[in-house]
Amino acid sequence: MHPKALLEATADLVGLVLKFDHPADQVVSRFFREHRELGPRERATLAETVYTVLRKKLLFEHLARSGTGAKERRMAILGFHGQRDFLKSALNDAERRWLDSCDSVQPDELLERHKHNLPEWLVEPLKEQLGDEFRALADNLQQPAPLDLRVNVLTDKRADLQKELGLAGIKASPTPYSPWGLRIEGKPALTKLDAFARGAVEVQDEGSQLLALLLEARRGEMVVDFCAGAGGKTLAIGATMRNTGRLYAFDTSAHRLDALKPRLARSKLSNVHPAAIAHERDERIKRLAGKIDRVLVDAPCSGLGTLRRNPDLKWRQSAQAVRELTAKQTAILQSASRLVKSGGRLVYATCSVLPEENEAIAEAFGAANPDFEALDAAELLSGLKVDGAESLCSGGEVGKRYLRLWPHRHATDGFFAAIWTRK
Ligand SMILES: C[S@@+](CC[C@H](N)C(=O)[O-])C[C@H]1O[C@@H](n2cnc3c(N)ncnc32)[C@H](O)[C@@H]1O
Repeated sequence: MHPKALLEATADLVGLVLKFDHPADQVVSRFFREHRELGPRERATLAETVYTVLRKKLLFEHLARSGTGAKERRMAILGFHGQRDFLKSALNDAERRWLDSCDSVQPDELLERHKHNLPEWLVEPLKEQLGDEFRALADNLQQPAPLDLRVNVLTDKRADLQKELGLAGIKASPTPYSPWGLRIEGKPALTKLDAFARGAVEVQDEGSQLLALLLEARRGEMVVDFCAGAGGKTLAIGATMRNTGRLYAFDTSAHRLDALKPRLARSKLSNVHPAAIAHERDERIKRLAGKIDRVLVDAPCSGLGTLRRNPDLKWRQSAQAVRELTAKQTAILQSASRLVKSGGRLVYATCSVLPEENEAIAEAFGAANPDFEALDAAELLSGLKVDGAESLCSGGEVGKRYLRLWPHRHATDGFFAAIWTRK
């Protein structure tokens, strides 16, 4: 494709994504469906550019003020993913001069907001938790996330998969914390691999794997994944149960559960029972009350721990939306807890980095439910032989009660988990 045409297509897509009507990944997929003429390399350029624009939106808006032409074109030029010479061949003289002047801006000429590229309402709660480390987090959130795979322990061993991927020219190394994870170098086309087609691997962030690990679901148990969605954690849990017992995958979205079905077929699991529920107080929940060994509540949340993958969320979420979510999280956790039998385990998890969606929900639940005893995440993870378990945890009386993963510290998405046992 001619550089000028590629830049125009990129600017069109940037304009669509910056409307924030829909999640960026949906807008990008739809654009690709409607532009079949775009080849894989062009698609990669478009997608990477859009994500860079979303990650550095405040900086680019600041720099774009001095340029001319449509704003989305200026943003696309600033974020363009590709050779500088290629980009410049698509620009007019004025744009080339403007881009050179943008390139010469020094970091000390920028305001803090142009460096952290976060909305103000999010800056305070992060600084409160991290102090000087805030900058490291903000920088990290402007980078793409690594690509992690989870090996299906029902069918395969991690070391074998590492070798198999190596033979296919893919460099993979064991993840530092999850016993099931492989971190991949680069962005190879994984869906074409036999290992993917036969269900030996699934794409899953290492942090997400640790949440499933914390449930410690065992052979023959009755387990509920309360907010199963497309089943990322369901598949990991089903494998730890060695395809025995009964694993219910509940979600209010039948559409998301539908996406679990092809993954289930690949995984060789037959112990998973997906079921759409109307709401968290559904009849089905009442029927199973007090009968379940382990319940995971992977609650709907702001997703602010996943900004490396979903940078549009920082512009689409708001303090008000987070407040509304916390009411939902409280209600779902309370209702799901009724399923847990005496001696059973409850895990509440989010991919948020905000205390109001995490510690605040867990502490309120603990205070209102004295029949649930909190367990230390660090102790559990040490028992599961996770290296550096304490470094992954914080909070509670001794500072290791909750799993608290941070992208800049642990190279995972931001995750939280609280664990209880029912007395
Ligand atoms: C964080 S996502 C789950 C991701 C999934 N566990 C995974 O690992 O891929 C939260 C899910 O909660 C579901 N949800 C929202 N409200 C719910 C409710 N009241 N009861 C059960 N699930 C709910 C959403 O449809 C969404 O799929």
